[in-house]
Amino acid sequence: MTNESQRDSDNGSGEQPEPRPIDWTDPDTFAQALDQVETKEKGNYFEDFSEGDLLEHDPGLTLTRWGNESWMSQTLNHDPAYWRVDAAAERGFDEPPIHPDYLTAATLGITVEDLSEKGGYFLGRTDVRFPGTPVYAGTELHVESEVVSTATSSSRPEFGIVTWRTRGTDAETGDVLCSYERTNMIPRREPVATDGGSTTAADAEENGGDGPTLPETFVTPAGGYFEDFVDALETAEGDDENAAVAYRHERGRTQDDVTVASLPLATLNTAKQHHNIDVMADSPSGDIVTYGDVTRSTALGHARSDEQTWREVGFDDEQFHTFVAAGDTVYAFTRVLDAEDDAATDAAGTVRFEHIAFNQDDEPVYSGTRTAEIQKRTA
Ligand SMILES: C/C(=C\C(=O)SCCNC(=O)CCNC(=O)[C@H](O)C(C)(C)COP(=O)(O)OP(=O)(O)OC[C@H]1O[C@@H](n2cnc3c(N)ncnc32)[C@H](O)[C@@H]1OP(=O)(O)O)C(=O)O
Repeated sequence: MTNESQRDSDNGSGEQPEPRPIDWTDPDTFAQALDQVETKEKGNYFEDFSEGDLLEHDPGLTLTRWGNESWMSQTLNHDPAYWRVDAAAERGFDEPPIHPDYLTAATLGITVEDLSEKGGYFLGRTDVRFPGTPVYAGTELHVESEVVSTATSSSRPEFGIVTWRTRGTDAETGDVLCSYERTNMIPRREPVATDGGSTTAADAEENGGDGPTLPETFVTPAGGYFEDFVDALETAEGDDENAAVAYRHERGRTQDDVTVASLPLATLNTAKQHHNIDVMADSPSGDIVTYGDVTRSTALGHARSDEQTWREVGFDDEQFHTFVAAGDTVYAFTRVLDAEDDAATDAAGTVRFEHIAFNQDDEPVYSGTRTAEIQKRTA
């Protein structure tokens, strides 16, 4: 007769039982496995960048009408030359071209995996130029970046600051289509000792003490043509230099899943800041944030809706001051800096603007200068 314990251990056959298979999906077992395995990491830490390094960014991206239209519609950019064949022809284009904003965002998006996927924040960009425009749908972008400088952040020991020069070229012809210099805060593998970035009394004095006073008068251009900007600047200058040409735009765009996560992913921007809420909960922003280029394009879209843009020439001194997250609304403010009748076409003049994007609490989130050719009323 077989007893109970014998039956349990060998099933009465005398052989050892098969070991119980591991249930990898048991929560405790799986948590233990996650703890013990190595993570195949993506992206680079601050220590991985050295001045002069050249990085060629895979996989490249073919600029499509869909990508352009998604970007431009969601950021409220409705310049008819980028939407309608007849309006494009009037501007001298063969067909509605790829907009410089989408070209810039796509050129940057492709670089993220190599440059900033580790979780750095986009701080600023300058010298954004488009030597090869117009660019048409179907063009394949090839993008490469060179490390211009690396620096310690005195205020944030867990980050360093890296600046790259990036060039997006036509993969077929090698023509440079978009180039710029960009600076990000990039996580360090190992934090370093810093001075904490404390502000001294001398710094405060240098920053203006009580702060500068605003002009007494703000002049708003009567319309959106080149002559309207010239007239407004003349009116402000006639006012004993105590006036500025500055105004706000009415439209706002509340950030949602499309602007925060979908638009950056459509440019192959893999920054976790835009699509991984889990990781971002433990970061300076505490949440996923809008891609800087979405914030900027949205503010520029608001500004362009109040002007007759002919052509974008370039952007400088762009800075991202604070985070924009889902639920925040992006508004825009414009200051007109100068206007010159020196555009590449008689149909337009050149205007230099400062644009400030701000949120529902009136906090600046982006600022930058923009040079654009603006259509003449008399053309
Ligand atoms: C693309 C892409 C990612 C994105 O699009 S992320 C979304 C866009 N960017 C943001 O939302 C960042 C907005 N900025 C902030 O919220 C704050 O600047 C931030 C990152 C929290 C840091 O704030 P802090 O108050 O701690 O410090 P500062 O703003 O003074 O800056 C930290 C250090 O960086 C230096 N710095 C700032 N701007 C520039 C610049 N344009 N060029 C060079 N250096 C800059 C600043 O001087 C500070 O240096 P310290 O030595 O004093 O630490 C993607 O993945 O690429």
